Amino acid sequence: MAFRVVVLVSGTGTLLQSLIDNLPEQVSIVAVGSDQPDAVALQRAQAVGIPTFAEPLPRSDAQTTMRAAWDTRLTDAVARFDPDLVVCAGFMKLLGQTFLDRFGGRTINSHPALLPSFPGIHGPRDALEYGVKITGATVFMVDAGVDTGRILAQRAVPVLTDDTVESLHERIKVKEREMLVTVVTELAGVRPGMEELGTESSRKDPQ
Ligand SMILES: Nc1nc2c(c(=O)[nH]1)N[C@@H](CN(C=O)c1ccc(C(=O)N[C@@H](CCC(=O)O)C(=O)O)cc1)CN2
Ligand SMILES: NCC(=O)N[C@@H]1O[C@H](COP(=O)([O-])[O-])[C@@H](O)[C@H]1O
Repeated sequence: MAFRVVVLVSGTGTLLQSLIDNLPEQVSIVAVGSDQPDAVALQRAQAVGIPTFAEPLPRSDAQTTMRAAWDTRLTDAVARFDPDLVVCAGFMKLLGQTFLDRFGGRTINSHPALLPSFPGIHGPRDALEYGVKITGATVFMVDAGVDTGRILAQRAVPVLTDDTVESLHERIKVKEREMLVTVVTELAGVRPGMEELGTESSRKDPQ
């Protein structure tokens, strides 16, 4: 039976595309959800026939008790697809207690910095502004804190002297695309064969 994955996204979805292109056949992306109904990432899923859903969080609700209602709606939307694992791949909303009560311990996130340094929504910018010479990417198990969960994997990325936030973030994302596929494959309990391990020439690198 396939290992069922729901992916949560907010933006362009190049991490999602890497999962679509590179996960082994034993792993099935059963749905892609977003807080942004117009996210390009949802179109990537629809293009290959993966069901999608959107649960927008109105800005006026974000800091109110209505936030808990959104968290419940998101939890219910994900639960409909009965996932073994939830993957946050560029999902830019904090998950609340209802979601974590249901999916805690099986929700992972990819973050564009070497945690515990530079948590939050501006990892590459904050690393560049601080002046670190090495940054990177982290996949971790999501908990109730902001980017505080148990670290599952990390990749280092050097900061170049002429880097901009965009150039640095793009090099980090190359590492994230590979790392996320590796971690999901491992969590699914799939032992990579030669084909699934991929090579520089066989692995697709979506942009
Ligand atoms: N409970 C958790 N939820 C999520 C985590 C986490 O560690 N714990 N990680 C993320 C993604 N993430 C960074 O990796 C992250 C996402 C969003 C925010 C944040 O402050 N969001 C604000 C809205 C910001 C905005 O839209 O401009 C919010 O949710 O109100 C911080 C970190 C996935 N979720
Ligand atoms: N705090 C969460 C965060 O910063 N997430 C980051 O958003 C990007 C999504 O790229 P994509 O839309 O091209 O997949 C990725 O770098 C991901 O780590």
